[in-house]
Amino acid sequence: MLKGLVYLSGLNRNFLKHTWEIIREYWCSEEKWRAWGLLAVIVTLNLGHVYILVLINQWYNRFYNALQNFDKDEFFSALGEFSLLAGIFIIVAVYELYLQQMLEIKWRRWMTQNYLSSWLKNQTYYRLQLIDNNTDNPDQRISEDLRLFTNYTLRLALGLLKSVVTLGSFIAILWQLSGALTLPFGGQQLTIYGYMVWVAVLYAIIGTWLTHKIGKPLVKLNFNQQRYEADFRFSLVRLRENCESIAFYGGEAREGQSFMIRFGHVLDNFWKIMQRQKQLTWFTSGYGQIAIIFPILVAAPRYFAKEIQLGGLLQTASAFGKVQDALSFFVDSYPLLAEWKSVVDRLTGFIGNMHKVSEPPQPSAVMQTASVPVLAVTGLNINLPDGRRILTELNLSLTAGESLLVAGPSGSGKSTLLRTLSGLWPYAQGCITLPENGNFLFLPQKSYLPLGTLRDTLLYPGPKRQVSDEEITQAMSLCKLDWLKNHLDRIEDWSHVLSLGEQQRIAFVRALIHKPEWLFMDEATSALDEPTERVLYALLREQLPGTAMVSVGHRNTLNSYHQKKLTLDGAGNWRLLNL
Ligand SMILES: Nc1ncnc2c1ncn2[C@@H]1O[C@H](COP(=O)(O)OP(=O)(O)OP(=O)(O)O)[C@@H](O)[C@H]1O
Repeated sequence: MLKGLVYLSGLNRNFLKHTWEIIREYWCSEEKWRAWGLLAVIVTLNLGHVYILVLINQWYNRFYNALQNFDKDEFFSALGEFSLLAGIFIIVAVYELYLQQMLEIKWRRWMTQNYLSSWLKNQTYYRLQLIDNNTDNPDQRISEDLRLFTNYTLRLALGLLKSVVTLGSFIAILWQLSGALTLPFGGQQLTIYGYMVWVAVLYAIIGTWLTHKIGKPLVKLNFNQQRYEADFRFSLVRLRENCESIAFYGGEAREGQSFMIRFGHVLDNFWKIMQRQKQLTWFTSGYGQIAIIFPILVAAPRYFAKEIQLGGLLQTASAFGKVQDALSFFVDSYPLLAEWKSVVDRLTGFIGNMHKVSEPPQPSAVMQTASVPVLAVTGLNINLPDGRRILTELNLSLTAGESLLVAGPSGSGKSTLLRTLSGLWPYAQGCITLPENGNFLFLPQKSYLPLGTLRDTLLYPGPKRQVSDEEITQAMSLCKLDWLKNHLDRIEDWSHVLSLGEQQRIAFVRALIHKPEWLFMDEATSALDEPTERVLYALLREQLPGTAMVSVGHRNTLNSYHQKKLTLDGAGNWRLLNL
């Protein structure tokens, strides 16, 4: 225990507070009774486990004394007792692990659902990468760290419980068995009661202290290792996602270099972990080996003094081993504790960042709704994250069926204006009024095409109403995608199969199916030829006459499909004209 306390003093209060906050969520949730019930069963099995160990320890005395006394009947009777104890022990051990894993997976499932919903809520996944670059790899936090957290927490907590109970039980046994040791000290006789207990405690404290000293750097190293591994994996995924562009550029050498730099970080850090782990293993394995013989050596004087029999010696050695095992809990689980701390630190950082970005920076644009079908912007200022102003005091309004073209040089803030209107961009002040219960659709320049069937892709993110295949294929024909009409059930990575222009036409199919009242398009026809662009805009006007449209685009040909034009200059100035 002392070892544990020495170690825990190194973990500051803030850390324990954060850990408790993460743990509390589940254990105070709607699933709490089931969780506590399962935990109670596991704890009972844990205690039963220790109790059987105590019985086996007593059995040692009986069995080895029978051997020493050549008592055959007692020998066979002890064997029978052992079979019974071993049988119960096996059942307890199996269910202890099985139920612990059951609790672990239930806890992980709950946490994963919870974290996923926080990550997806209020576009946190988007804002995290926008506002906070320190949140590396949220995917790893959710998939890997939650698994490790639940696993390590249960292993450490239940291990601690078992160690404490084992310690209490076997200290009592060891105290009874070890008797008093009398040593000559300064011409007098010094009597130490329960000396084996003191030796075991001392042995374990020295072990813990040294392990703590040697193993401390592993916390940081393990933390970095996870990060470097994830960075490396992420760079490989990026190549897969952008394989065509990279192949066109012939960027293999550059990509190879970048992979090797990232993998170099993995390697360097792993070497450091290996070195440190080696030092730790030198110590812990030596410590473990000495522990086998050490208690027999310590108890030997009493055996040779004929104060105890062979059974007593082996029972003592076994009890010493158990006390030492329990005290060595932190020695053995030091790497686990170190990794657990890294996991908690990463999760705490992730939760903190999610919390930070869920609140938009102050002051920010006020989004409000109106019962009339009008989109109104008053006094809207838009900034970049570094504070640079890209749009000053914008005022405009748009009613149902109207259309607005947003133009301006590249980088002048056209897309950022659309992001602000959709509530994605937090660095804005002013007032944006949107129609209440308005049916909005935003079409980005590069449409997102999820993995799955073509039908799923066309209906993404999911139909708000029942859509028949006939309606889908009709919209496809209108958007000149006839050749795909027979492939609605085909599963593909469509973003790699379809050309950019086809992907943009897919977005128009979505618009025709969703029939939005408010349609925002960010260079949604940039990859199309002008005649096709004309056909698609004419189609929108014909099929969706009541829909208000805001388009971002560079081409002058777009003028004729819109009634108003907003031109931005990137320095904050703007001009609104009727076309
Ligand atoms: N996540 C971001 N973090 C920092 N700056 C950003 C971010 N997104 C955009 N910007 C900056 O905001 C400015 C406006 O970008 P925006 O994409 O709105 O321009 P745009 O007018 O749509 O350009 P283009 O015509 O080239 O698409 C640019 O200077 C860009 O670098």
